[in-house]
Amino acid sequence: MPTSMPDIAHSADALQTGTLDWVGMGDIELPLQLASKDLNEIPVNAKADAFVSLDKPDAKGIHMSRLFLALDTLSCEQTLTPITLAAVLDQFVTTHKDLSNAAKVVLNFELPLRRASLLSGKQGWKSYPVTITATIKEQALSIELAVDVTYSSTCPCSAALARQLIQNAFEEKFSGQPLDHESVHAWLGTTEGILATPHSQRSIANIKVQLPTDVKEFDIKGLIDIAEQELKTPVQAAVKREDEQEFARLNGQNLMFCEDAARKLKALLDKQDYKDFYVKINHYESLHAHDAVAFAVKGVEQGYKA
Ligand SMILES: Nc1nc2c(ncn2[C@@H]2O[C@H](COP(=O)(O)OP(=O)(O)OP(=O)(O)O)[C@@H](O)[C@H]2O)c(=O)[nH]1
Repeated sequence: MPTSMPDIAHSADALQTGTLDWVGMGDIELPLQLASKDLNEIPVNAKADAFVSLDKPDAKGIHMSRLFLALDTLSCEQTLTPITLAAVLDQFVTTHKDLSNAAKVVLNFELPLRRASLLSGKQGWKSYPVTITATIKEQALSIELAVDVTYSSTCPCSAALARQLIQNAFEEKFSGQPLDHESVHAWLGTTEGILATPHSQRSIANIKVQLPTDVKEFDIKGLIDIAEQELKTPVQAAVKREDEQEFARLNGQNLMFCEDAARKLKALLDKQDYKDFYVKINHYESLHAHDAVAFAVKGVEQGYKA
């Protein structure tokens, strides 16, 4: 390297002195090899944000390249685990001695999972948006895992109103006549019989959890699986007609308002060993042009706020 290259970060004066909460880079392209429980090691195309605090008021700036190169080592030489992620943060801080005592990295990627169909035994890919945020502050490490789970929600109010219309139509069609099994059965199979259907909507649960302090392994699939099992109507990958019929049955047997979905996930996450959790439920209504939304948190002091 030429000896005479100016090094502004060392030599120039800050235009204005003062400390900063976070300084770094956003949206760094970062292919990673992810290790997570019950999955083979999997390549993911992450976008990373990397930061350190700037605690020295008169320092011109931080050393962006040191953050970038630490992430590059994670990408090329290591597998992403809570341990390697903590080591990256450690490196951010140790390469910014006298400047920073806190570091943060945010990794955004899509996790493709093989998903089984409901009945037909087929399989397909389904991708889940994942964000891992790791922070070290005063030597304390925290790791947040965030996933979005997409599912179908059928409105219980709409279902009750539709049932009433079906009852009324039945009254109109068959009142005063002796009931004939065959004609009732045939009538039930027509759109005149089931003349109303409740509205359903594609819905998304945004789930964030704070992993236990001593976590050694990610379990992203585990979190997605328990949330989907609790909601019961996750969006499907491979679908044959028998799967579609089963999906219709599951929707009919798991009618839910956004409050129901939020309460279910709150009760579920309360039973896990996460330090904290945050849930935002979004029902993208087909009845309205606006959404039905509910929030829940664990209720930890200094933790997530709804
Ligand atoms: N701090 C800072 N650096 C920036 C910014 N925008 C671009 N850079 C550039 O990021 C590059 C890398 O910075 P450094 O890590 O200090 O690079 P370096 O001096 O070669 O590396 P070291 O010898 O490790 O300090 C420099 O060329 C900066 O000009 C910014 O807004 N802030």
